[in-house]
Amino acid sequence: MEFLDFSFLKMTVIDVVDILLVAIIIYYIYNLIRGTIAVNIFIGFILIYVLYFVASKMLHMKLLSGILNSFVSVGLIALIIVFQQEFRRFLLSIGKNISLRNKLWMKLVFGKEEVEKNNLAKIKPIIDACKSMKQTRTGALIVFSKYFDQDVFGNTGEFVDARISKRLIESIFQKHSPIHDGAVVIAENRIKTAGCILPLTENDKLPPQFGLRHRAGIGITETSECTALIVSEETGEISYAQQGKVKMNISFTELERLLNKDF
Ligand SMILES: Nc1ncnc2c1ncn2[C@@H]1O[C@H](COP(=O)(O)OP(=O)(O)OP(=O)(O)O)[C@@H](O)[C@H]1O
Repeated sequence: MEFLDFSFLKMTVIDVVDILLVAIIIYYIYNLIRGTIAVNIFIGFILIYVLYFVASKMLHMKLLSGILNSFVSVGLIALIIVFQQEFRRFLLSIGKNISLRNKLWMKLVFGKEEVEKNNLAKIKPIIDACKSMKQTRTGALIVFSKYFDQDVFGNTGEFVDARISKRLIESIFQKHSPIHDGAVVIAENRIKTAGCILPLTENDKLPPQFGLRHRAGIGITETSECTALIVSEETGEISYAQQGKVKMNISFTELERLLNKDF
């Protein structure tokens, strides 16, 4: 009687490549959802899949593998539903890599200096506004997105659609402005909305001094392909969030470098 069947361990080069590719995909997905609650669901699903693999391929346990099989086969649809936002980010990040290549082409065609000069003209009013808001301890939250996604940003706040200017940014965030609460969204090189309510991050490992403004700035970068700049009302410190991670207390030189890269 055969107890254990290790025939599946005979591997070809294709099998090794197959395993490597799956490992890369799992690593990439894990990186994408690290620090969010989704990581527990992902680990749970991987464990059930490993159990199913052992029960059906090694131990040939018909009943258990039958039950696990029905779970694994609907699992993919369940995963797509549970990880809606992460799938969205995954697809967006593929698109972003393609548009990054466009940026490189632009640098090759128009020259690096010309492209950077144009970029600096776009970024300067934002940096100047941040310098002034840091001094006056004016709290601000600015989101940078390549495209204006109506579903994400269009349902709350006021539609502005204005040229980016230092004075406009300062006016929006000054304490007596009716739209100073919430975020300004800059997309397609325009100030699109102000007073926008964003999803808050569920990350429980953030510094305790991070309140709602920081949580909203980090939260939006977890679910959408965008970056966020936060000026703290309490300390005047500038933070920069990207893909759910935050750089705290950055200098204006660093801010310029980050905006030049991402905006
Ligand atoms: N969901 C949200 N989306 C966008 N902005 C929000 C959201 N929730 C709160 N805010 C903004 O954050 C402000 C409150 O900031 P809070 O003091 O809680 O944050 P903080 O991270 O401690 O920042 P600060 O250092 O500026 O105090 C609100 O007045 C509002 O403008």
